[in-house]
Amino acid sequence: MDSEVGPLRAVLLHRPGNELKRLTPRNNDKLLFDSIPWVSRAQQEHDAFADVLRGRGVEVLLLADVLRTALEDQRAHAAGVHAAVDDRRLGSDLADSLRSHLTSVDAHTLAEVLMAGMTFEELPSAEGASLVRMMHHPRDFAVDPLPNLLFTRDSSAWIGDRVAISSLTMPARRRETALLDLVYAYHPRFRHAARAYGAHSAPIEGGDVMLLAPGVVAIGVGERTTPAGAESLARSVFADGLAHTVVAVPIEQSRATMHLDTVCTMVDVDAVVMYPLARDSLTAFTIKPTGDGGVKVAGPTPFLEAAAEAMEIDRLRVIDTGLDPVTAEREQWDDGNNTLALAPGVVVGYERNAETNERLAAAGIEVLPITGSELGSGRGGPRCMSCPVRRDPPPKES
Ligand SMILES: NC(=O)NCCC[C@H](N)C(=O)O
Repeated sequence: MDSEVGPLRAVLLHRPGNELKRLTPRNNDKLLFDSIPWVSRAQQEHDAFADVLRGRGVEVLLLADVLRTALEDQRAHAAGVHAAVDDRRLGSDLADSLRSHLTSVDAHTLAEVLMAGMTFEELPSAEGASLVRMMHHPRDFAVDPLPNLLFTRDSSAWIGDRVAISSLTMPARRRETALLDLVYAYHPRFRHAARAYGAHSAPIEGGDVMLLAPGVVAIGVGERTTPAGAESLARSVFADGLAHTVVAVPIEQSRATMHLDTVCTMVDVDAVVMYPLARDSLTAFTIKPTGDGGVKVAGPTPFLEAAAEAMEIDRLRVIDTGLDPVTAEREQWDDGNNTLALAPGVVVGYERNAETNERLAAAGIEVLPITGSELGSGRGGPRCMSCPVRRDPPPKES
């Protein structure tokens, strides 16, 4: 896969599940949600999103399904138990007893614990008294839930024929990578997939990784992906022959702009939808391999110029959401700029961003609208909620 817009053939989504039911007004900030979603409505909205994709011929893989299948393998099951049990939180006695309990459960139950977590009151009854158990509130988490699994974009990303497992920044999301690691290592469909980024640990998140064109990768650097993450990913994609140019794009370190794809996504082979404030302010460092294992860095220059040059096109068209500043800010917050391309010029967007969608339509982009009143409570749109695993190359211009 070497573009953002080639016809989408297969995508990994996560239908929100019981992990969202763990959110309360006391923990939602820490768990990176802005409000408490109505879970059954979020599921309906997500089902409708998946149906829009299926209706356009996209194969939809659901994370819970592929995780359960992976966990049928005994080695994956053991690794899943290891990923669930945190000795530092539980102390050795309780950790041992939870490990032996989880070792005995089936793949379905283990997958549920890995996704939705477990409270102290849900732990299997243990022999004797554990100080840890006695001193914790019954509804404290013995295993943290992962409500942000919904945003499959961030935890892994395909670059060319390889998959990169991210190194997530926020503590609330870090364990997600263990689940993706199991899926890619043990699911029959994926276990032969080569890895990109290897065992690097500098933070990168998929929402910051954008395949601008074959051989050209943009990496946002801000609240999530760090400069060291961008540098490591650049070296890694050069070493694997996946790219000839990486553009590293500084973005404001704030929740509203947590990833590059919150301000800019590709809607055609040569066009992006972009938050107006980002249009004139985004810059980029251009990184290229030196040929002897090193990299050379140039810039910063304006992002649009750096991108067009790397993509070898005259200019990157911008569909500037060009609205009045207040509407632009509201629609950016509500993921108006976070579209998922199904093909060149065809994108999925939240219907609530009426003005952004009108501007896209006026520019000739077909927008397939989905509702996201509940899905959006975690601050993520169609691109954040999808990890493309197969795209065809974009059709050549005739
Ligand atoms: N690519 C994206 O922008 N993903 C959205 C992630 C939202 C999630 N609640 C987070 O804060 O990480």
